[in-house]
Amino acid sequence: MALLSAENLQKASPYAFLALNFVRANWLYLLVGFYVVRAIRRRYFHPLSGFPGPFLGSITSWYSVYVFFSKNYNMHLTEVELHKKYGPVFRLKPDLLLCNDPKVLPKLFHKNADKAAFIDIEIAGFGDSVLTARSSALHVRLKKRIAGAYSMTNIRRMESDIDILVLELIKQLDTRFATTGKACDFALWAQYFAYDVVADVAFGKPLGFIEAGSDVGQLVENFHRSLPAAGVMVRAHWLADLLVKIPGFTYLMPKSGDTVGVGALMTFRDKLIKERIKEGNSGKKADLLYHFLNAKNADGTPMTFKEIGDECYLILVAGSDTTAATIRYLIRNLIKPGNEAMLEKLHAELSQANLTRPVPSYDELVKLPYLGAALYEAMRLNGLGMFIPRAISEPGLEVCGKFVPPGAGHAIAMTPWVVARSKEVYGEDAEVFNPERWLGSEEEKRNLLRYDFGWGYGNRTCLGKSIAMLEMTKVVACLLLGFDMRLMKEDEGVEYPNQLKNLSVWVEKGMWVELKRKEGIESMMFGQTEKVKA
Ligand code: HEM
Repeated sequence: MALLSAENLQKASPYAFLALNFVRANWLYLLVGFYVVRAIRRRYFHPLSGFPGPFLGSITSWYSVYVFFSKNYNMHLTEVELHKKYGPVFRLKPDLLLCNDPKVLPKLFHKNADKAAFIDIEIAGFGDSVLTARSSALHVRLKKRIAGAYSMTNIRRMESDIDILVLELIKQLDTRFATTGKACDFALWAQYFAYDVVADVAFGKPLGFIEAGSDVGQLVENFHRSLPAAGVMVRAHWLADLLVKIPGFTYLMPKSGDTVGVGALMTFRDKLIKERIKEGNSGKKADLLYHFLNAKNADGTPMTFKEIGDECYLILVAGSDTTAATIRYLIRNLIKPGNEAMLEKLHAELSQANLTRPVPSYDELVKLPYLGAALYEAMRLNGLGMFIPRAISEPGLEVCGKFVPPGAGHAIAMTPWVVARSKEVYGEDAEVFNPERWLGSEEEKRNLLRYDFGWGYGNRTCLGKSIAMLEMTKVVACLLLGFDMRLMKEDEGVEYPNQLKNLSVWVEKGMWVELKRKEGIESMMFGQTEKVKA
């Protein structure tokens, strides 16, 4: 068929010809006009237009991208400033409200709350998992088949494997730092530990980070490098949706088989899953992969290779940096000048408890009130510095005295790090690390837990909580039993300065610590796991 020339078009349809010419001559004005009209509609005629907020936030999603990068990747600090200016609930994006009032948690994170479009970006290269599934109904289905794997009963079966990694960490810190007097970047070692534990619990094999004292294969570095791009895509979801539709673009997306970027993590994951399928599951320890390979859907069908891969990938990214950051935060606050009394209380509690050595059992440690309180406090103050928005379902929601109608596409988000600083719930010292607040009456503790957001809220709270609590409790107790730790200052000739970034997970390096051996550390030096009472 011959192409329609301008002359033919003019003859066939004079109006279409005129319209085409008009567009050609005025495309720039039309484009600007489109954006102006859209901005006016979003600003003044959107269901969320009654809420305050920065002007740019009300007209474009790029404003939330700006917030993500602000203060050199410390978006949580900008959010706090915005709350000070606009109140407990404000419009961060045309279709997104950000709220810091803990009282809203039970209402927003109700049983049937769906997630809004956010972390379910196809461009990240993984599909529906318990974390990314948007609909609550789908989440229930996905969770049912794997929840048993995460139960405390199952995780306890892996306690002695975690003990081995705790001992390996103590041994490495002792030989590399305590006996040489070199400064230790504890931020990195907490990361090596958390990644090794999560890989061991998931696949039955640690990554070997602690033993090597490095990020072997730069798996973590690669993952962290991908986070700024992911931060943009989740906030400009439309862009992620658009890019995947461009023919050939999928070639650039991370995928198993890659040797760089997040894809390298997927390659590593698939290698381990394939190895397990080849070796067979029987006789293996009850790691998460073991359970995923045995898991069944409601109709009796097993999980597909892709579904298992998606759940395993999620574990690697959700269970490592989160735990490392909490361990760092807790140790930092315990050894910080000014907090000596806290450390003394904890030392006294540990030394009077007649604990099993070399690694005390979890049963023994959970009975120690001050250790438990310190962990709760670290979880409170160092929760995620990012949000995962929830959609507004029927019949809508009242938030801080204003009605949010149910609706297509708009959502409310709450950031755990920001919510935890509520003076209304935690008092005037909400921002201060104070384990004592968890040691009040049962009722006081219940009140604090009512708005506890560190593990998420409602039906979709963290499935890895038992794993994280077990490893964090053990490693913190053993570090305190094994070493005197001192936070070093930057003018003490450390190799590089401290750097803490909120890339959706906390990424830190340069937490310089001086380690000195403590009496009794010898029992932890041989990597033995038989329990001997001290
Ligand atoms: C201190 C460490 C951790 C923190 C602070 C943390 C925090 C969270 C939070 C806030 C959520 C809820 C996200 C949402 O609203 O959808 C979540 C979900 C989840 N986390 Fe964790 N997490 C930690 C450790 C772990 C570990 C060790 C694992 C696995 C080994 C894990 C696996 C998961 C999974 C599978 C979900 C999705 C649960 C669901 O939607 O049913 N997390 N986590």
